[in-house]
Amino acid sequence: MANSLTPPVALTIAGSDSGGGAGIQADLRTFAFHQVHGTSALTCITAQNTCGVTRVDALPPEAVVAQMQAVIQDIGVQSAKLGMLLNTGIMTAVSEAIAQSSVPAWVIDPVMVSRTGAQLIDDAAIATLKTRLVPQATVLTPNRYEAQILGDLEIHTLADMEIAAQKIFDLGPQAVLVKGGGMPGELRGVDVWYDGHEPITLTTETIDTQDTHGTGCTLSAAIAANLALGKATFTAVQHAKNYVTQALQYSLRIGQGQGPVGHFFPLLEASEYGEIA
Ligand SMILES: Nc1ncnc2c1ncn2[C@@H]1O[C@H](COP(=O)(O)OP(=O)(O)OP(=O)(O)O)[C@@H](O)[C@H]1O
Ligand SMILES: Cc1ncc(COP(=O)(O)O)c(N)n1
Repeated sequence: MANSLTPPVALTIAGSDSGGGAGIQADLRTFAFHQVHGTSALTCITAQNTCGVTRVDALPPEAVVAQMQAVIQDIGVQSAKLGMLLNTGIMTAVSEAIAQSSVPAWVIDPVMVSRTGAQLIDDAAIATLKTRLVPQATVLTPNRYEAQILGDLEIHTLADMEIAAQKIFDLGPQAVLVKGGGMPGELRGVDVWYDGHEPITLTTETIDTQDTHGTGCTLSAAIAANLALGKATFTAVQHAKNYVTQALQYSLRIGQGQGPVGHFFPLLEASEYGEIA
């Protein structure tokens, strides 16, 4: 007799990172860590490693929507996250599919540029992202660079992050989390939450590591996972921030560039890679 389980289900709509650090690969590992069944709709395939992105191939918008519908109609999805959507065609198709779906929570990571500096979105698509997708977000999670574009301001200080969060909130999402990973010094571990009330600062210690590839993907996937588990939105964000902080503490020193965070950090802590090598 099988021990059948019916876990919560989350969906990631994002790109593939061949290096396994960001995108779909980071999202599915994050869902698995949270014991949420992970499903996916692939938007594009990047040839990527810890040093950079060498090629991007988009899927047809209809293929992205077909993946979404296959999962949503049969399996059912409690929460979804959007990562790298790349171009206007995919964004428009996904936006229409979101409007027609009954999925209750959409975490949108407005991915525009990678840690290594590669542009991950067409110029024309920035306008589509701003006008069509941003207003559909339950939680929008821009990093410093993305918040500067969406909020149309320069961000240098915590006060700037708060102003950006409020300006982006006016574009229509239910809540905004401006992430501090791209800020200088101690602000790297500081994020600003705004949902129409007073801005709230979420602070963790700054982890001193070069291996931060995939932090944003991991954070948004962890928010989606916690929403699928039934947590309230701000609580889901708090749990997700703690998770990404611990994953950063156990980041992986692989490749010549910026390695990924350690998604299964408690297991890594227990293992002894040093002795195996
Ligand atoms: N060095 C660090 N120490 C502590 N927290 C960090 C550090 N770097 C990033 N974070 C946290 O990681 C989360 C992701 O933020 P970040 O600004 O890095 O996103 P991002 O640029 O979209 O990530 P990526 O594009 O690398 O996936 C935030 O909660 C941020 O505070
Ligand atoms: C497929 C894909 N999605 C998202 C990112 C952003 O992550 P990062 O800024 O850590 O490179 C990426 N590099 N690749």
